[in-house]
Amino acid sequence: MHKPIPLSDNIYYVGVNDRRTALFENMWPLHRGVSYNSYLIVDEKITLIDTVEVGHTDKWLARVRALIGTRPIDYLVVNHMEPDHSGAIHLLREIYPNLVIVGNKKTLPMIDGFYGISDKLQEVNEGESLSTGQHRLTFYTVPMVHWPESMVCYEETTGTLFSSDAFGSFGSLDGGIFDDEIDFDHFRDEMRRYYSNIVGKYGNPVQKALSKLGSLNLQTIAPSHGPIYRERIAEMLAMYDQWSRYDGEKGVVIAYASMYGNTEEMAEAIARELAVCGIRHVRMFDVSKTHPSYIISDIFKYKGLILGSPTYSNELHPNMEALVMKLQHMGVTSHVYGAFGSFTWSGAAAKKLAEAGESLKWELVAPQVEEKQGLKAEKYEACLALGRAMANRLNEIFG
Ligand SMILES: Cc1cc2nc3c(=O)[nH]c(=O)nc-3n(C[C@H](O)[C@H](O)[C@H](O)COP(=O)(O)O)c2cc1C
Repeated sequence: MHKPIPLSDNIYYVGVNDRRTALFENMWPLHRGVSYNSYLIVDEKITLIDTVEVGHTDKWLARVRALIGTRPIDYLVVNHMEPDHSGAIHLLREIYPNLVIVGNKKTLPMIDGFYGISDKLQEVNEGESLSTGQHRLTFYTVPMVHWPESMVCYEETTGTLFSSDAFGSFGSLDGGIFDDEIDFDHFRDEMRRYYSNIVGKYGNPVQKALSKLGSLNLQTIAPSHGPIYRERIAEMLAMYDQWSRYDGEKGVVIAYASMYGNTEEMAEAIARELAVCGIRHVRMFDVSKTHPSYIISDIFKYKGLILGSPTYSNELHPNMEALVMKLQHMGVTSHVYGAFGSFTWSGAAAKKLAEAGESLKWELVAPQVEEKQGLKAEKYEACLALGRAMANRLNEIFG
């Protein structure tokens, strides 16, 4: 019943869409769903590359069986052990008892640890190959893109890189599977939100992976989530290079917390002055309204960042504190920065925000601005000066 979706001769897409789960990793909103990609090589040896989230096993296996009928699966390659890809391993082994599971030396103990499977495991080392008949898979470890055991494999006769979480995206595949079948602009933001929040902490490992894989003749990139790329490969590599160097574009994210509007008034003044000074990309977020994953995604996109918070029990507003801690944990670098805040009896927030930027070695463009109670002329002018200083610095950098 399922019409095959070939990547090339005898290599098929057998992934599934999930439009029901609200939160990926029980944390990241999936307003446009997600796909769990899996691939099948129908050769002398039948080989699956990754499974899917366990709740989707039935529809996934239906796609597999439509291609191979009652033939058994010989190999399962496990590129990544996160349960959205490994979740159906134990069921697959029950259905195909002679299945050989292929992974690297860090993967195999995890398979035992998660699923109690310790037999018919085949270890592959860096650069080793596995022949399936007409096709040959070569394995490359990419530690911390996104877990320590993360691995990719490259099928050399077709130039296909099964890239695991690398180059993945949120968003279900709504008919179109390949980049030339979709409106890619619809995916670009979700791809960056996926990268920045899921892999963004690991800029250095991503750089190492890019230099390792850069010499391969890449015809197709087949990730574990989102579209498969065959037209936009150079663009994908360039985007990953830029993001993993935390190298933002000309533009400013203003993220603020505000309970009663005083801090927000300061944000409005800063934003207006940025626009007056020629900054066309200004993205404002109320951190109590917008999930941090969207804010972090835009922080990866733009070079300028301005954070504002009221003082709350001598600390930052809790939602701003959560965002700042996340940025610190991720070690997001290379931003030009400003800070502001509001208080009533004893201010602390603006100074804490300035210190947070310092801890991440962000370049402070102007002293932090902090107002006591309602915004008045002097601090209003200081907000404009902060906006101007940010715009001037970005104009210097980008022209
Ligand atoms: C729960 C709570 C805790 C606060 N804690 C402090 C504080 O520790 N120090 C202070 O000076 N002001 C404190 N304030 C006052 C706010 O910082 C101040 O009113 C500020 O202008 C609020 O900014 P907003 O209008 O953007 O919410 C607190 C206010 C609330 C509601």
